[in-house]
Amino acid sequence: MEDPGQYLAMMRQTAPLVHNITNYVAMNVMANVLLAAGASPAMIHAREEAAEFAGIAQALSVNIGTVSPPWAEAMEAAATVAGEKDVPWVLDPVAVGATGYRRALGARLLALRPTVIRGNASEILALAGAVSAGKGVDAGESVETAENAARALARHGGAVVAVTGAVDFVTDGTRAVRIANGDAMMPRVTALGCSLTGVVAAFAAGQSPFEATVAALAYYGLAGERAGAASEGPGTFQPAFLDALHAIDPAALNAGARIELA
Ligand SMILES: Nc1ncnc2c1ncn2[C@@H]1O[C@H](COP(=O)(O)OP(=O)(O)OP(=O)(O)O)[C@@H](O)[C@H]1O
Ligand SMILES: Cc1ncsc1CCO
Ligand SMILES: [Mg+2]
Repeated sequence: MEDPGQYLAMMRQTAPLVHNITNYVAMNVMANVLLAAGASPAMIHAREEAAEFAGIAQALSVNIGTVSPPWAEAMEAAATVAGEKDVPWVLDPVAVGATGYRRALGARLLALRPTVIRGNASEILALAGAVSAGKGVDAGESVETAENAARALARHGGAVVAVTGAVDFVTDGTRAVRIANGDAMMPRVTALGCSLTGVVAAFAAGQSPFEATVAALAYYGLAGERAGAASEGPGTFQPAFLDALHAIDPAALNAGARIELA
């Protein structure tokens, strides 16, 4: 992709209102990540209002990390409205293969046709119906193992599918790229994947989902590289990562993005 920076520029210009139904662990981290990136987050999960709010947001992210039945109801209602009103929505199927409850909810959310699905390899494999070795919320497989599952999921559901890990993989079922940005410290800090899903939603607001997803992943990975260079471990990585998300501009993204056709 020639100019991922343009998708960052447009996202910042729009400063989209991103509605997130996420988990207790990610709530604060994700809001700070979205603010640092230049978007406007709102964490709203009550079933009494989630659908209404999805209709006024510019993008929606749905994350099943600490889901329980009232939240699941809110997720399904919000995703339904997003579909009706052409609000792009991104599914983060946290630990979807771990329990029957999650598998069933994952299948129901998949049927509501997310614009983008973003997960680690184990989650994408599980969502695609394959056997998965996920360890709770962490990945148990490499990204390469999940590439065919990602392609099948994209073709079946019409979604852009992003598998993240050491090297990220993104496909719309026809096109596919790998993004080699990132830092080994990123999986050692909780909720960075969840927060990335919100950033993908922000980039997808009013922009072509495949290109927006690729640009968001390169931007996020580049911020991880900068934070890794500026920190000493998981503790100091977190503030350095927020600073890097804020500091990276479109020119820096174009210079640092490592995107290749797959
Ligand atoms: N080993 C690694 N080296 C470089 N970057 C990585 C590595 N593992 C993950 N990343 C990056 O970390 C970010 C989050 O992806 P990851 O796959 O860890 O999400 P996740 O498993 O859903 O995380 P969580 O559920 O804890 O929020 C992505 O930008 C990804 O590229
Ligand atoms: C640790 C954890 N447990 C449920 S959700 C979550 C955040 C990372 O996925
Ligand atoms: Mg995750």
